[in-house]
Amino acid sequence: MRIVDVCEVTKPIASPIRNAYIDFSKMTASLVAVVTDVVKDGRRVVGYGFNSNGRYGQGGLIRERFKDRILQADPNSLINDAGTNLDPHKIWSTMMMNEKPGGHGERSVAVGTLDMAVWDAVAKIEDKPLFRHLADMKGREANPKVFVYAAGGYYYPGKDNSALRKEMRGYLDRGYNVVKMKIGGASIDEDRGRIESVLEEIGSEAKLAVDANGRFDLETGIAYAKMLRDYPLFWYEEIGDPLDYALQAAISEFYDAPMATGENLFSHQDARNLLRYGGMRSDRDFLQFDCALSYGLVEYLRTLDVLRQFGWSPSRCIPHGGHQMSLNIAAGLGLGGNESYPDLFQPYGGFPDGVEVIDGHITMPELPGIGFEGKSDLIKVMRELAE
Ligand SMILES: O=C([O-])CC(=O)C(=O)O
Ligand SMILES: [Mg+2]
Repeated sequence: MRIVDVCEVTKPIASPIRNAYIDFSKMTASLVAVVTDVVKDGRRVVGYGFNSNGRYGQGGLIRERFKDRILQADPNSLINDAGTNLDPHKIWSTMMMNEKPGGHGERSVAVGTLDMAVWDAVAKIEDKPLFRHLADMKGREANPKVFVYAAGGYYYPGKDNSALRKEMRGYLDRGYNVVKMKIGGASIDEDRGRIESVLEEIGSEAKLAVDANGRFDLETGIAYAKMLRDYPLFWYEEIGDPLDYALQAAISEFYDAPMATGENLFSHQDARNLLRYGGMRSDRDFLQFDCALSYGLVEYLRTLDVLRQFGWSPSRCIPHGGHQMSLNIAAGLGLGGNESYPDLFQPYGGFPDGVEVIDGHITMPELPGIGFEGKSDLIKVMRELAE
């Protein structure tokens, strides 16, 4: 059993939206395929992966460093002891050979993207949905029903509050009961008006989360905390610079209700520092580490170990990114749910065809691997890369 090829193509996922920090007018993502020599049901097993939105495609790093490390390794060093499957942990160590610690930059995105494809291949070789494989691996019961919330509410040229309300109404109509909008890209008074109009629209049918995308300094973060305290929000997200743990801790003195952060922390060491120094509260706050940006599931398993050491339940994790990989981790390892972007980042985000959101939850279909084969627009572009 061996990996015979690793392919990458960088695809546009551009849109005219803007958060408080970046616009998405030039956003791209890497799509990768890990091609094996295993044949199942007359078809070669190919694992697929892609990186989450918000960081750009990683074609340079994948093609110049990580691909060759996998292809040049002794194939026997990449499989499990029984010789029955690829070993994601060994492949991860091979990719990370001769990489210094710390300063994660964006190599974590490149490795996370390839790691997704490796796990897809592993679960296909096992002939199981990845979430079932993960639950079996950890000796736990999978729960195919996963909480999902609708992320959107971006700043968009010409978008007024009535368009924002209409967008949120659309999410409710599609079965969501938690929605998220951006803040921090307008004045605090304007943002208050946007929040009030969304709350008026959703009433008691749903809850609202707000996301500042790391825009605020301490003073602004506190000013917003005081404003947001007037409303019953689901969470206040990514207030300041992702690595400014003291800022995060200081805000907790001004904001009792739930906060969320972590989408821009890319390693278990950074996650540990957040729990050590960020003043996050394990009874109410949420952690949003996204494996597709942060060295993949092999690293995410280490992050979950760190959480356990610090007394956090995996159910406090609701990852960023809206991809099926995190849906599988949620269903298999007991995370609290997953983000979704109903109208954005297609065909990469979202659910397999026919999966509906009912009362804010989806039910995972029983598809081998991550489940990409069940999403027709996505598997089409994947098979164009390799099959
Ligand atoms: O706008 C973005 O970069 C995405 C984001 O923060 C989120 O989904 O939480
Ligand atoms: Mg965010």
